[in-house]
Amino acid sequence: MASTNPIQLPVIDISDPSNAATGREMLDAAVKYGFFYVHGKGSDFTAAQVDSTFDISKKFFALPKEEKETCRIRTDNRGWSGMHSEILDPEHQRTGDFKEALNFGEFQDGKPQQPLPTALHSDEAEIGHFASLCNKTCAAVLRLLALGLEIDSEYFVTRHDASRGATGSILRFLYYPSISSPASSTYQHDIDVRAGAHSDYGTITLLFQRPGQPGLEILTASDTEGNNNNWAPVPVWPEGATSEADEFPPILINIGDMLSFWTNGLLKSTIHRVVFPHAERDPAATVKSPDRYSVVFFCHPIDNCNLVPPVPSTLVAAAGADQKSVESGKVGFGGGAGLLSERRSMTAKEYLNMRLSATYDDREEVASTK
Ligand SMILES: O=C(O)CCC(=O)C(=O)O
Ligand SMILES: [Fe+2]
Repeated sequence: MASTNPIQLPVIDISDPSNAATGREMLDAAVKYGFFYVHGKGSDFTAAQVDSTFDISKKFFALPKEEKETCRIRTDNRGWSGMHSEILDPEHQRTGDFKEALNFGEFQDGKPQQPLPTALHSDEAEIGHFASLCNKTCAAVLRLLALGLEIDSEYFVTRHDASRGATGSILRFLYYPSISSPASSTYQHDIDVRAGAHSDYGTITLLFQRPGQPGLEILTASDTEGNNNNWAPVPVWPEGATSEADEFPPILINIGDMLSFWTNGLLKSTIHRVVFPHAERDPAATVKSPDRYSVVFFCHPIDNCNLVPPVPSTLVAAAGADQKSVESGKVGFGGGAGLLSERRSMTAKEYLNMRLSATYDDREEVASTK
């Protein structure tokens, strides 16, 4: 499971979402890597907002298990999942992921539409505001990608507009205990991972990370078959992004399966995972290994958005005409991956349900709210 050198991904300034050159730069990164960063400055977030959201997340995961149990994850994909309850790569993993997660569905008028522990009640408006800023940043990214694809700049944004219908978008807090935590005591490097290899299900994903808490790796283009031997670490702070202008690590953005599917595979939904970095695995290491916290926003179109026919771009049509990408048309990787060729129509909601049902083993049944 050799890790290669850290990957150098572009860091893009999205302060002008109508800049065609930025759109082309973003599209190139989405086609080549499926991943890129955006500068914190020029996004909709301040460092204080990001810090405060991580503080709330930390507070939640430190709660006693009984309190977290009050919001255990349900079939609507909202709530808390404990250690090992999600298996992102069921074909290869022995144990579930070494992580805990808390998923928030859409907020309505600043209110969550799901149970939350009392300890978080005073933070609800702030979490809801953070989710709304995530939506705003996603809109800027989706406009730029549309510009890169030379289509109407609002094409994606209208299809993600939550005022037109429910979406499967999720804000997620993640907690990966450090290697020295009792929660990680059964961890074995050659068979276990903090989060199994997977691609994301939605259109785009925003990832907020903390300085000094690395662990994300992506499968590089030379090995897209799922073999665990070409994993490139993705630095929290990429080279050249540590200027004063960047008060918090840039937001890492990746393309999800729905957007890859919708663009005939032109935009790459790249497989990634989370590991304990090599430096933290050495039992003789003197540096104390940190817990890892991340905050993720999975952006989804409205539920009834049909992902067929593909996005009306000549670049996408050209990708569709490329027999190679059509024949190898697997949608995603890991649990619930499906074949493109089997589908004549697929809504965003159908696609999401197909993936989720394969990755959890203990979600509680709940009547759908949508
Ligand atoms: O925590 C991370 O760095 C990545 C998490 C992730 O890939 C996911 O939840 O889909
Ligand atoms: Fe992911």
